[in-house]
Amino acid sequence: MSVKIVLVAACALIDADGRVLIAQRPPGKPMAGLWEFPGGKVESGERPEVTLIRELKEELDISVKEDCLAPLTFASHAYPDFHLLMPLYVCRRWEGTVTALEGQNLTWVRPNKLRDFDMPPADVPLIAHLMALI
Ligand SMILES: Nc1nc2c([nH]c(=O)n2[C@@H]2O[C@H](COP(=O)(O)OP(=O)(O)OP(=O)(O)O)[C@@H](O)[C@H]2O)c(=O)[nH]1
Repeated sequence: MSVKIVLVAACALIDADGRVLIAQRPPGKPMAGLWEFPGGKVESGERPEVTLIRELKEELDISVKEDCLAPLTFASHAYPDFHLLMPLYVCRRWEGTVTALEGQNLTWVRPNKLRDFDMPPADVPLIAHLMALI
């Protein structure tokens, strides 16, 4: 049986206090209400770093340089209708002020508090990696 692999690039923005930005999926989308890392689907022919630079501008109005995106780990998770492959980058430097351009709730959280937020199942194993990093 074949499975559809969906490639999504995600980014943990980390502020000077070691807190990570998470965003709440707006109502109407699949998995609405869950907190996730900013990012989105990698379009055909696109490099994941370019996806992230594009998505961070669209979603948060910040400019990120490619060399400020460091790969941390990835999620590989079987959802009922697709398999998610999601590289997670970390970024500590950006230009501009983080602004919710898509009406999403945003919050800055210490990695050891991420478990207090409902996240997509694919994201849960990523928390330990962020705790180890920070
Ligand atoms: N950005 C992001 N997506 C995640 C995370 N965890 C996770 O399971 N996903 C899933 O990866 C996919 C991301 O796609 P997206 O945000 O671009 O897509 P979407 O559902 O808004 O769909 P659309 O862009 O086709 O409207 C969704 O299925 C989303 O639920 C995460 O931490 N960040």
